[in-house]
Amino acid sequence: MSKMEWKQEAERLDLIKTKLKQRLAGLDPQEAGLHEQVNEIRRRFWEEVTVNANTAEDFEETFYTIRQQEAVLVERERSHGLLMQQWKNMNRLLPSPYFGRIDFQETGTDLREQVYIGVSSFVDEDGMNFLVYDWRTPIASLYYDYSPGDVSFAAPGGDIAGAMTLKRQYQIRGGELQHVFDSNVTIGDELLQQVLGKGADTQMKSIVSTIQRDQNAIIRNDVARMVIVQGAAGSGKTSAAMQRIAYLLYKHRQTLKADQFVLFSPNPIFGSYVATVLPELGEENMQQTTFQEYLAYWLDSTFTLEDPFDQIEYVLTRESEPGYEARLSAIAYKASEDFLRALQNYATWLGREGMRFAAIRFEDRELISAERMHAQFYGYDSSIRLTNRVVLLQEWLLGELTALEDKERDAQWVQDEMNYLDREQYERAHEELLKNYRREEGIFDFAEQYVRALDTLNKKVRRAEEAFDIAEQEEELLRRMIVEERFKPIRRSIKRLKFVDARGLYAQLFANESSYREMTGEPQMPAHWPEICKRTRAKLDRQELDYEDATPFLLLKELVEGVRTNTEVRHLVIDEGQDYSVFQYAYLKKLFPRARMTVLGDFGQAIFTQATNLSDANSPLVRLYGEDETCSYRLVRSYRSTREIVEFTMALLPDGGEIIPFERNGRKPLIVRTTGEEERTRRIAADISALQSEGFGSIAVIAKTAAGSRGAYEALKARGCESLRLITKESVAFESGVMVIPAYLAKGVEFDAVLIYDASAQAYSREGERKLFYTACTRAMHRLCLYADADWTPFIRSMDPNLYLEEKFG
Ligand SMILES: Nc1ncnc2c1ncn2[C@@H]1O[C@H](COP(=O)(O)OP(=O)(O)OP(=O)(O)O)[C@@H](O)[C@H]1O
Repeated sequence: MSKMEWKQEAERLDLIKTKLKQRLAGLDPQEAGLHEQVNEIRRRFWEEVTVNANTAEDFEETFYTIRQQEAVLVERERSHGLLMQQWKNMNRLLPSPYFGRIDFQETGTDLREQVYIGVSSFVDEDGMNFLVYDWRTPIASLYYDYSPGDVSFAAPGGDIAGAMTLKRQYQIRGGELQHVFDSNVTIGDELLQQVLGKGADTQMKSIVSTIQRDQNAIIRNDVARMVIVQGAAGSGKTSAAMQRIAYLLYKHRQTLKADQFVLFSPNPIFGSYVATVLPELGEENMQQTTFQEYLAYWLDSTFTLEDPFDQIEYVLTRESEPGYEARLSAIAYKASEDFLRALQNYATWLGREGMRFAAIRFEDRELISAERMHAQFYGYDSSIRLTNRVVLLQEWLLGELTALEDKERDAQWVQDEMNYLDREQYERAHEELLKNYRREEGIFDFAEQYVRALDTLNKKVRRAEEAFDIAEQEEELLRRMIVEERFKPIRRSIKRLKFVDARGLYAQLFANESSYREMTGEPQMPAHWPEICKRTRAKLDRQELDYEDATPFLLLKELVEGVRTNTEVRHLVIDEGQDYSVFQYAYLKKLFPRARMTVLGDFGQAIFTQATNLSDANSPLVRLYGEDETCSYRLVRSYRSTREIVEFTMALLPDGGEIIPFERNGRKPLIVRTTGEEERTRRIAADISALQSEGFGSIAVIAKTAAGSRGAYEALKARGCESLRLITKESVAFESGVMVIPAYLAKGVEFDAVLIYDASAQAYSREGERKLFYTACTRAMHRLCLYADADWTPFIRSMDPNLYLEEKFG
């Protein structure tokens, strides 16, 4: 670039900074003023209204006054929010107002526009000129998709074609222009080299300035109901997903809010790792959860639930235990499409017979027997859907309960309780009666409160009309309250459909082979079926659920009860999607009927037995919403690790995976043979210090299991590794430094250097452990070291020795 051009760019940057500062200075007092107004209204909210609930009319008037006040407050808060947003955006722009520029001339016009692209838009005072375009604007997609030449982009009014005459990238730090690159490739590798050469962070970074073309397609896909991304380790799947959320939030900012996105993370530390990407881009964070959290939420405390990490620990460590093969067979079967079909057929069968109900009991009395419910249920027209018949039964039960309550009021125990009420309790009962007239919750629930209170008021009037005199009315009310109070849990449990014996329904499936065939129509049983049945039933009897049973159990509940849907959530993003079973997908689809899905995964890293192959043409994931509503992508370039590490890890997969390393060179992986654990830990401790003095800030010693990690942690501590941290499934924060971590918890995150604590054949030899080993090794960005006392794992033994450096020791 010529000196002249550099000068022009530097001058433009100064101009933009000056404008930004001026605008910020103008916003400050406005912001402060609005903030004060909002606070003032909040403070005086209740001073401005008089709550009067004497009559329905008074109540109504109070209601509208409050509503009015509330509207003023909401409006001020909205203006304040908008100003704050502008203020934050400009502050974010100030140190680096843009990172790219394209010069674009639309076909048929003479106008050549300079389009500067940054993390948010900045518009001139008059609102006419974009000084900086948000990276998510339609025109900015040219920057990611094209090299200079003929180009086109999709604008809201249709495609716009033209010529891109210049493409430029900037590095601006602290408001100073540091580098300018003109590029004729999509996004110049020079900049990417610089970005990727840096050390690992405890937080994932936004990749907004270097998004690659194939990633951009994923980010901007706004048509598919299901977006599936199969991508090699380190190919930027998670990064693309985070940018995609930011893009969709921007594009649909009038209608979509961040909390309508739910990200399913593989483990809690991953959640902390990605938590800053969206705020860095000026967006609110989406909801984050793990599938386990979801299961636990829906199962509430009825069951003791095994978590996926305990399940994987079992698979990895209990090979010699009796029942191991049967458990493996169960894990695979209970995640299969066959079992999904079996459950669906079972639900159809239940439409004809076999429903199980739990009797409604009050203390030691049976109020409504399971048999009566059964008869009532199958008395409904069989063309009514199963779930609707459950609702009918629920209504019937509530009606029965009301009748029983009325009868119960004359029971001796009610009289006894009345006799024990003292004056104070009478008053409290009275208070209780009036409670609903008062506003007790936040102003935003007001409408609901109002309707509820009015309802109670009307009921009271009706009851009052019926009453003979005050004393009788009071006694009647008290009796009613006493019974209502005691029947409340029964009513609540009917409302929650607890009368459906879900546990019994699931257990019934595992009675024996012939009944299973009859109920499900399945011709083929998995191996070890009798043993599987025995274990499942025994667990259910103890109110326990294996991880592989949790989703089928909930799905069955859903097929029968059909109530647990969340229609608020519009987007589900599922990372490490290969580790979810077809069951889990079917369940999520049912649970979030209005959501679109983005699933990211790598079959090469499928460490769970129930894995789903995302990329297969015949993948059940494609069938979930159908081919027409599904878009599949493949990412093959790996950005995380050096070329040497990628070449080594590729050789671990039988088909080599589909991976193209990004051109960044480093040292070959080092394999170190030691003579015993003592020597091994001594060597690892020394290597950790050496890596630290080389400046690597995040170093992970990866062991296979939780017990292995604890052992390594203690051994290394004893060798003087002071600031070592042990990561367990309970850990929630991802911090830098040196840590010991089980391989399956390192999913999705990355480290400057990875040391594989034990890469011997003893640790990793079964085929099922290959992907776990691959996942562990692919966490390394710059350095990978592997240690073994005995024979190397066969995955290394079968490898070309040119791919690593062998260092013999001792
Ligand atoms: N376009 C890009 N520009 C700069 N860095 C990128 C880009 N894409 C990915 N990266 C970097 O590559 C690394 C790996 O990215 P990411 O974690 O998103 O990959 P992944 O496919 O989800 O990996 P895995 O499946 O192995 O967990 C991260 O450090 C990320 O910042």
